[in-house]
Amino acid sequence: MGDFGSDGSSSMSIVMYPWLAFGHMTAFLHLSNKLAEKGHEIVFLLPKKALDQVKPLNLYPNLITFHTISIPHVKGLPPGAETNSDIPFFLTHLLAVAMNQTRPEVETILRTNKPDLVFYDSADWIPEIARPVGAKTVCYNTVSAASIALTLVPAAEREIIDGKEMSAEELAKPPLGYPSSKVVLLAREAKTLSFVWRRHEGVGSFFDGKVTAMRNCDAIAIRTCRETEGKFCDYIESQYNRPVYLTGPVLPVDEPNKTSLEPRWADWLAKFKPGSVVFCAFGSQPVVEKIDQFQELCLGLEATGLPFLVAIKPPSGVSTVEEALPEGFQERVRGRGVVYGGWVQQPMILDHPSVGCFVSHCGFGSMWESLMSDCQMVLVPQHGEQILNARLMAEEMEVAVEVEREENGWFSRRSLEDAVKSVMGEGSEVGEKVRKNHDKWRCVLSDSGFADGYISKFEQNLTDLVKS
Ligand SMILES: O=c1ccn([C@@H]2O[C@H](COP(=O)(O)OP(=O)(O)O[C@H]3OC[C@@H](O)[C@H](O)[C@H]3O)[C@@H](O)[C@H]2O)c(=O)[nH]1
Ligand SMILES: [O-]c1cc(O)cc2[o+]c(-c3ccc(O)cc3)c(O[C@@H]3O[C@H](CO)[C@@H](O)[C@H](O)[C@H]3O)cc12
Repeated sequence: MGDFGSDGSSSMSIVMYPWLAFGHMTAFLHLSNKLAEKGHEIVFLLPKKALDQVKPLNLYPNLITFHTISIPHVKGLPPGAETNSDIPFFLTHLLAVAMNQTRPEVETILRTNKPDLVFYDSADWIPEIARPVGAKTVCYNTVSAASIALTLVPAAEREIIDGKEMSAEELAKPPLGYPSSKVVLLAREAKTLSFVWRRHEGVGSFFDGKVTAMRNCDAIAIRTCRETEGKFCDYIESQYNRPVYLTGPVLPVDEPNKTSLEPRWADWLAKFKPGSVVFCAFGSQPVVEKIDQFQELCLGLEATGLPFLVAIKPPSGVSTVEEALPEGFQERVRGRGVVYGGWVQQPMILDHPSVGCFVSHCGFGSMWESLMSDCQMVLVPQHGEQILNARLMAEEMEVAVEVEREENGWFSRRSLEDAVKSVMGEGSEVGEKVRKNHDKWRCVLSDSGFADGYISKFEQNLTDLVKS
């Protein structure tokens, strides 16, 4: 590589400051590992509380240094809240206020480190403090290009009248030129998008923040690939008139000395036949907020008759998953079903030979992990972005089955049972179709040169950007 680093060296010095959500921090760290593998140095900013969980993912401790940031208390947030896991979804804007208040600390770090590049996604003020120290900025998006294209481009701007909430139909309307008729939302689903344009004191709207973040950076990066989302990436590029770099899926590779699956899950899973267990996980945030939906989920899995392991946060109003379980549930499923409220090693569980089906909320990280696994996939998306990821998987790629919902947007135990049986049942036509399509995509995505090709091209893009 050329001679371009601020200190004349050929390795780049990079600071990363992701949104205070585990889905984002882990995605930024996986990318840091790829860049460290190529010899670049990374200072990774994160809240103190996240350190223990994120640290084990660091494969290059000599090149990736964690720097903890103090997240101030903001009125309205629970005491000690530092990440999205500590708060319900509707308080997210207050976490954004807290993140904004870390600006002086981050500014000092940039002045001291003088990096070549700063990566961020949410903190839209990064370009203002990075430019004076000579750093180039990359707005790295860890969500699907489709979800950005549908709501977070200049053409998706909405006129908000007197703070009035928009109707579901208005919310569902794709922006002019949006490139898909399949990856869209029904009116009732679009209600979950109302947070995008809602204004909050001190931070404006989510839309304003994201559009500012993408308008002011030197380059936009997205954790996706052309094969799955090319048309959405082109649309984003045309909307922002900024280069869009793709990193590919950036999944952690199997390291020879990686930690193994916790014995309690390894031992439990080993009791079942290959491919027979249903694993269900809903990401790092509490997503199933209503206790009744939480119970339908448990009852639906019970009704499949298959062994199952659920990793999920408790719904609103209770502090443990045990309190939310349906009456008599634990006794009925003892020996074949577990609902666990803590953190599990999801990629390793998906890799376990006994696991044959993944019931997922379709967060973008989980979507990539499930595509790379050989599990059958059932999708139970909860929010706008996850619903769009689910459409991409079920309608465009046809690799998964999305659970059917009633008019009020709820799913029933029956629809979950049906969806799982449709992919797990022997001789099921739908099951065969999605398995075949999934196999094809897994072959493409896991080809040895595929991910590496994306990362090499991405590194070249960054090199050119720093030199420019
Ligand atoms: O118990 C757990 C839960 C989650 N995880 C990991 O945490 C990550 C969760 O990320 P997901 O993107 O799937 O889901 P989250 O809901 O946490 O993320 C959220 O922010 C990032 C966006 O890309 C997601 O679409 C959004 O839902 C996955 O890599 C998953 O393997 C665990 O390893 N164990
Ligand atoms: O729900 C969403 C619907 C949609 O069309 C787009 C997004 O985009 C993002 C996003 C996040 C980060 C980026 O760099 C770009 C876009 C969404 O992010 C999620 O937002 C939640 C609310 O703020 C937050 O809690 C969660 O951690 C984010 O992953 C959501 C949508």
